[in-house]
Amino acid sequence: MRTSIATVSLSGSLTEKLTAASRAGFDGVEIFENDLLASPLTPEEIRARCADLGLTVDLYQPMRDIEAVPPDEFTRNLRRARHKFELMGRLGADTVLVCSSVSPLAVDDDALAAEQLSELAGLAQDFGIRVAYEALAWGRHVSTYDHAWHIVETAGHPALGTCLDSFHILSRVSGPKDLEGIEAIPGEKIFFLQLADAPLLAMDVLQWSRHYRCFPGQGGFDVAGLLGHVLRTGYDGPLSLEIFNDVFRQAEAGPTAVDARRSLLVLQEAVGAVAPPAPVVPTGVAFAELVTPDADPLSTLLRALGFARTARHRSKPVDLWQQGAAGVLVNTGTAVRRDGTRLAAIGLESPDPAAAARRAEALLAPVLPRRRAPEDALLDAVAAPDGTELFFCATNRPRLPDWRADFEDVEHPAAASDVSGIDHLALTQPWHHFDEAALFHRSVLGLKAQESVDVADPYGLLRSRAVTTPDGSVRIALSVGAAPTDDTVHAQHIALATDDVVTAARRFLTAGGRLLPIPVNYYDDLAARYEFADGELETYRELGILYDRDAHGTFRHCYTHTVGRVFFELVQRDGGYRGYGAPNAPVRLAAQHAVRRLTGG
Ligand SMILES: O=C(O)c1ccc(O)c(O)c1
Ligand SMILES: [Mg+2]
Repeated sequence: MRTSIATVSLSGSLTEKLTAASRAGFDGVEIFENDLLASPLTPEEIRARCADLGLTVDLYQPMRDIEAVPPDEFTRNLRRARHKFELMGRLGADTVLVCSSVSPLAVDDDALAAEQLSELAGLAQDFGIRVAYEALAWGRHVSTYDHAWHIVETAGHPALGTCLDSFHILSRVSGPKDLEGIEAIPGEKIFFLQLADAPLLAMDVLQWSRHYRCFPGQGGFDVAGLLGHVLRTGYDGPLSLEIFNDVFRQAEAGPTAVDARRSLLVLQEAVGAVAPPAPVVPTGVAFAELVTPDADPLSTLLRALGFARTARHRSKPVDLWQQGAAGVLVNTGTAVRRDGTRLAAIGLESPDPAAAARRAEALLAPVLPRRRAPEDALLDAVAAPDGTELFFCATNRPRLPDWRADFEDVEHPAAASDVSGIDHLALTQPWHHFDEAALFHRSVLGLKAQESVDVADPYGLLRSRAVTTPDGSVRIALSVGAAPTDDTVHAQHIALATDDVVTAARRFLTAGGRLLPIPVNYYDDLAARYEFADGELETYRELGILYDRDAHGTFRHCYTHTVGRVFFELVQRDGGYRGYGAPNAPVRLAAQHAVRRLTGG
């Protein structure tokens, strides 16, 4: 199955777009007219460049406002078309996309539309070109795929077929029944297939299409279901991504093209067209690794939280801190002073580390060297889109390399028993990697993505989306701001699970820790929303504990101060509560901004 991508989906000059598409492994491209017009290269040079890069020019697009117009207007359209067909000859493109007219001159007359498209196809045929007619969801008289097909069928011209675009189709249908008509179209009359997803938004369809499309699997449409219908017609043309997206227009083309290819691979897997190694769902978090130029502030913080330094890496300045099942590595070896303290890696307990890495690689995740130093154990690891290293680990399992083998136990006082494990990890994503990150964690790691939620920050709006295993043994909360963010506030954090957040918080304070102070107004509001036992609310207010409830249970949580770009959260999750305290996040963010203003860090 050939894969293709429209140049409009990627940022940069035409040359940059073509290079990115080729490097990511696409077979072909749709060339958007604007990209050609703005290019200093001649059509012949573009053709040669594509050939050098191993890309075919699968589509030239779009031609607009062609059909169902008065005769003199149509004569002008044919003149324009002849010009473009000559250009396409020079470019080496044999299919042109004609989108349904939005012109005020167009009349509601299917017979006229069919007659004129047939005439256009006749002219195209003289140039060895095929015309693919696409219904824009906002077309003036033709806005649905079955209407466009009806006109193509009526025209009955061999050089005229239809182009199906999943956005235009799925933004208009009200249920799966509406898609069944696709299978009534003979596969050979579907001249092209464009695939795009989009978040489910209630807005004008043109704006939705031009700004919010995203790669399949990143939005709310059932693109795989639609693809299934199309493939059952016998369609064997390219699967092409046509994504108008404000973020992709700005982000670097190279990573966007890789994200695009991964999206298509996952989509092809969903319809059984490719079979990468199956997902190996992690079963827990073995460790979180912090990299820091100065271990002292972290050691102080971890000790106050009740952790004990239990082991040291045999060959590198890396300490293992443990409490309950929670493991935190503190690495002073690879820190870049300018980056400060940050969460650099996550160890995921994996039932089959090597197989997990094979899937990641098949889905284009950058694979990291298996051995970081000659004496280290072999560990499989890949990089997530934000650069976080993901290790697929085994702990104490016969026949598998054990990450613990690289560590030597050290004398240590007993850890406290307040923290039982890692509840979740919260990773701030670079602004242009959010959708990619969710798809990556879902497809590569086999996690499930929850709905994304908006969180108000005093200086911006954050989007947050959790990816988890079904049993909650691994929970990662991804978040992103719309603008460049304050790294010390929009930091990454490690949420530690406790059965008793009040005791854990008190212990932490007694040991010299500092908890994030929460305004009294917050507790007044809590008192209005919920009934608490005598004294309960007062305790929360005293300690800075936040509270939330959902249909399943309750959530009590508080935050430590921040070291570099990292802070900790103590979390008591009861009764199967599913969330992350999102309603409290604006209060937490404001409080962190306030602390930062006071302390400058
Ligand atoms: O937004 C548009 O105009 C436009 C143009 C060409 C397409 O293939 C499309 O799906 C939309
Ligand atoms: Mg389209």
